[in-house]
Amino acid sequence: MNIAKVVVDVPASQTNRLFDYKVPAELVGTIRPGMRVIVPFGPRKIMGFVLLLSDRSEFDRLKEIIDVMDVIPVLTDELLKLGKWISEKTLSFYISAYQAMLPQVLKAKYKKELQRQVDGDLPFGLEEIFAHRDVIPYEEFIERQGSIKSLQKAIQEGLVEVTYLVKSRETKKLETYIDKHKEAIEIEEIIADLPAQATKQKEILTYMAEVDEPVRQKKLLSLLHTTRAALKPLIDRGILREHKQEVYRNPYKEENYPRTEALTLTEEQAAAIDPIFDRVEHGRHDVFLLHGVTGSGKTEVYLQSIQAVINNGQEAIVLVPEIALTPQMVQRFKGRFGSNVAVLHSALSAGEKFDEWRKIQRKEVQVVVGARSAIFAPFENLGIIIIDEEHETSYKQEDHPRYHARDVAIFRGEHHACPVILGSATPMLETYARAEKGVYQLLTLSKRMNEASMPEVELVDMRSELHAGNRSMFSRQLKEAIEERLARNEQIVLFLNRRGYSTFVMCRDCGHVIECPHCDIALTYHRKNERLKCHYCSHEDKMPNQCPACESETIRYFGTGTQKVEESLTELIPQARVVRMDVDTTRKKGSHETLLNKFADKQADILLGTQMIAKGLDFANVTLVGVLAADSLLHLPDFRAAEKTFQLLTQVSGRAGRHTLPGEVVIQTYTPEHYSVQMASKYDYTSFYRKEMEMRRTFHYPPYFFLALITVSHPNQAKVIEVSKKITMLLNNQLSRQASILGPTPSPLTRIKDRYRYQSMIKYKNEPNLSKSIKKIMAMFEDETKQNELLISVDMQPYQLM
Ligand SMILES: Nc1ncnc2c1ncn2[C@@H]1O[C@H](COP(=O)(O)OP(=O)(O)OP(=O)(O)O)[C@@H](O)[C@H]1O
Ligand SMILES: [Zn+2]
Ligand SMILES: [Zn+2]
Repeated sequence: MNIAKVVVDVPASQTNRLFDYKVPAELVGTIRPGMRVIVPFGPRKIMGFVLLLSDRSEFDRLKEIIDVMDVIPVLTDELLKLGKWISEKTLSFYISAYQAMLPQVLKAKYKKELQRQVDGDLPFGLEEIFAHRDVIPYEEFIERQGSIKSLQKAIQEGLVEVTYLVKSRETKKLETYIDKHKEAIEIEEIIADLPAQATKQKEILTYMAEVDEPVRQKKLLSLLHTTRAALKPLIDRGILREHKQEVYRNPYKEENYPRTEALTLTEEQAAAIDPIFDRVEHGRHDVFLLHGVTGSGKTEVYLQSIQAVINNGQEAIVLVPEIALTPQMVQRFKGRFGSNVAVLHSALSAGEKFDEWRKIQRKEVQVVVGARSAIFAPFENLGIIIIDEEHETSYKQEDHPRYHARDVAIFRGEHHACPVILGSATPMLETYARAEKGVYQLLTLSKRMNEASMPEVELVDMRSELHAGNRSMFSRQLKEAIEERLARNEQIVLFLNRRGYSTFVMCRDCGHVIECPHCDIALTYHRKNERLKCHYCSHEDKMPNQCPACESETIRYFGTGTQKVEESLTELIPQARVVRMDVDTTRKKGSHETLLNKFADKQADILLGTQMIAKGLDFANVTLVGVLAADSLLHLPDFRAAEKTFQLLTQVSGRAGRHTLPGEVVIQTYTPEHYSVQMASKYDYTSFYRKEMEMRRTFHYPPYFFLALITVSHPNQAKVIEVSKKITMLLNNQLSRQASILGPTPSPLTRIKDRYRYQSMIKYKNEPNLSKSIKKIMAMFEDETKQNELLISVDMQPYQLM
């Protein structure tokens, strides 16, 4: 087995295959599939993943692997298979799929260096840059504006050589530990001999004489209230010794999570968990949809299912949407399973993520709770996979590889013969349809804990508020309801949908809206530094004093940001204490937690926020939920707009009255008659499902049809149109008559970063050759996409239609 088949770190279609390399004699037996290796590739050295070992190759002159980067494989056999499957399903490169499965720090870092090949001075001003060093980074040469011509000459003459380095970014955190270097008895003699005034040294030695294990220096010093100065002489004299030892960067200190015990399940919970227990016990794969209203105790079902898996000696993956991975959520898992849990969260530093990942790789934990990419946790004995809030679109990666975590979960569930649980109060239409057809098993929790009823919802028509002369963003009903709660010392959650409600700047005279000069979108006003920013590119501008179109001075910012809501709220109800939670107030690490704690400790009456407060929160004292503008999502150019609105309204409403106090919800809207607003206000998922299914059937959308979205972009609009048309024509020739292609039309966001964007949407029922056809078409444009600025992107399961 001295031939390795390697996927190399060059994401391009010509290199999207296996390359054969010879395993050098000294590495035979060391190199295994799933390891990262360094291989020569053209003039460079690059990283690659070993997929297979073999005895033979079709080629006879093979290059040798230069080095191996791992001691144990970073990808298991299962993950190697999975990566292949993902790249085929999503039409992405193998290398992108494998890299998506690993922590960022395991991506290779490339460095180019210049190496002196002669003893004497270098000519042509090169020596000035080298400054008598043997090796310098190539960037330094560029930074100091060295002459490329003279460098080329020096290389030709053999004076300098270019070398490429491949490095891993991984770092390990080391801490100093102190240990005895002499027997305890000897140390006691030394203590007796120490002069009387060396009290600190005596204390240190007395302490060390009594412990059996090395002690962390930091801990030792703080325990004895002393400094390194007292310790150092003892090390110098050889009585104690120090060494560096690897420690995990642990962002979640176990002692902060009080332990919880399993609750006695309600009848409904018990009925739902039984079939799960059965699959765990018999090692059988099945996909369950756990459809449970908000506050019905889905999390407890997850926790007890996981306990059964742990008892079975197996492992569990729990996915939570990024935005719902709140301290409260982590608390629930750490509280039940303590240090047996790894948490993968985007707010962790790259190093912390790597450490959590290694706990999984080394089988030091049996449970991982994390956002989308945690689905790739390198467990080898999976007993269950749980996806909470399965309807969330953040489970779809919007970048290569465009995979959906649900598909990956089912792949892994089949491989490990274990159950997959999809949980939600508002399942995605596609998921519920599969449960209806019996592809998934439906489990239902129809009641809240303690039979508490769902909070009463009141719809307020904002148009009539306006007619009644109320121009504020708070209706009279909502204002009154807030004041009532304040008087009773109860708490309030106010929700503002961020999307579509950023603050834009408009001229009151002529209606001119200030847009980004590079993108097709209004700039957002940031009050803090009086600047306008683009959310797509990084364009920034000062807030103008005059309208650029008509020079009128009545230019103002419009729309409703959370900041503005907070201001008018304190104006309207000055006694209210408000905690605002949005991207701006939660940027700092730990601020999320601080704000929520403040609310939990009742140091505030109102929690005002965006999407990030819509789910997962469980506060007993919250009795009122207000939704400021229900329809902001409704008018997005997206066939899922009604579904997303229904889901969001249901989730937000679910934050009220979760415990003993009854809850109330006030939803402000400009379209109270819309079916998704109507049915959300009655918590009527089934009617919504039926109605929405009808719409989808009529308009040929999922789950009746599959979609694929092709987006073409280029700085030149004519070019984009030409290419889009050609692609559409080529596709039309290859698809069956059942399929249809919409477009090409300008994308809803027609220009981003100075690039025009057009899209074609394919709707189809059964096109076994679709992937192949698209690949073929992409290949036809390959030269142009490489040389030119043409970009063609394909999404085989689009969720973002912008
Ligand atoms: N069997 C039980 N006995 C007593 N209390 C329970 C039980 N199961 C769950 N609870 C409590 O009920 C509350 C709501 O449960 P949980 O948060 O798990 O609901 P959920 O279905 O996950 O809700 P959501 O979808 O809104 O997040 C929690 O405070 C939880 O501790
Ligand atoms: Zn104007
Ligand atoms: Zn822009």
